[in-house]
Amino acid sequence: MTRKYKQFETAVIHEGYDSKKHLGSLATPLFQTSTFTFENAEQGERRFAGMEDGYIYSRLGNPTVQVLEEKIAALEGGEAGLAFGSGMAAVSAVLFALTKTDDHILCSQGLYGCTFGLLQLMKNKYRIAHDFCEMNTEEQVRKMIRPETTCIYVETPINPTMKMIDLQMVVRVAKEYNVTVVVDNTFSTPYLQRPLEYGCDIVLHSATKYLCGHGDVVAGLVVGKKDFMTHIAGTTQKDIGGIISPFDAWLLLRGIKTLPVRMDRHSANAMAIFHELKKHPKVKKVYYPGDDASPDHYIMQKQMKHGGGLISFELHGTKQDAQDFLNKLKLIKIAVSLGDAETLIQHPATMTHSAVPEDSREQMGISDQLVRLSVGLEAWQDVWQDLQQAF
Ligand code: MET
Repeated sequence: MTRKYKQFETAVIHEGYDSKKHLGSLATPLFQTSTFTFENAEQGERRFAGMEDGYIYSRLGNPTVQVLEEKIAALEGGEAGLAFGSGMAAVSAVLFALTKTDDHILCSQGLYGCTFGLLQLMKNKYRIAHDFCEMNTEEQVRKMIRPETTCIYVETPINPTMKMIDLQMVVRVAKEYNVTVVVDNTFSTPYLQRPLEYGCDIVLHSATKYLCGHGDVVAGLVVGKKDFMTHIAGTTQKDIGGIISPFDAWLLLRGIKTLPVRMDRHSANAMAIFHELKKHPKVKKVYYPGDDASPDHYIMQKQMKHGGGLISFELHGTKQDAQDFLNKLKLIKIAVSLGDAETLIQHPATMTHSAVPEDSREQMGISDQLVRLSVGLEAWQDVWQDLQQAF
């Protein structure tokens, strides 16, 4: 779907919705309904047979949800979008649609803990294999692609290590082997990074995070080619059924309108805090895509608008020292999730990535002293003051 509104700031507000079709309602109407009535039995038959357009049942389509799906497709620059009840419902719908028994998935070295868990489930229950790859060079990727590899699945920046993957490089290799590239774009959102523009095939989100922005929705979104999205809609989405509720879609539409303004502020706040953290003697190492001394910085520069609102950092000492540090915070809330107005902090080794066995966590670079900070929209000086007193 080509964007009707070229400027992103205008697109987040206007794409996917025409008030003239809805009695002039400025806000998208909320169709909070489970089902849609047919005028007669024959109309029901025609709709089920796909011979007549129109709604049937909200698991198969809902007008509020459809506005959201069209908006995210336009924002990511893809042909079609689909909404789900959680980020993991989106990830699982995509991965199950792309693979069958004896296939292989090549993953970035580092993934969200529940995505890691899903891959274990796929391996143990359905014999769908996977490997992790640093993906620093074409050679590394090429070496790990097998004849059974159907897809490459990456996060960039990676949760929670903030390592960047060069999407153009991955796409070059994937095209040689006819492998589908799937990108989890949750940390960046389409405002900062649009993977489809680099030739990736599918982009997905935990919309719970920056897209929502207000910590009151759990949802997932997927964008890709129309044929593939129709395939997912008619298979893993319809029959596994992890759909979004119309009300949550409505809240997301509300949140997305302010995405660019929020992301700019998150990023400016994070940059200010990053500079302070870098200087602090209690901090061993800071991971932030906006760090111009990081080896990944050139990827961030070519791929992202700016560094975003997430920073991970390692403290000196032990796991208990990291936990004690979290316990001393007053303004900053200890919580998983990210992208909210409130600054949140969490301990990946015992929280978001606790399902990942210790050796795999080590390979991913998640130590017991690592904490992940989602910098909110407060005055950054207040956030820094809280961190400082906890140090
Ligand atoms: C249940 S833990 C996770 C939530 C979210 N995916 C995060 O990384 O914070």
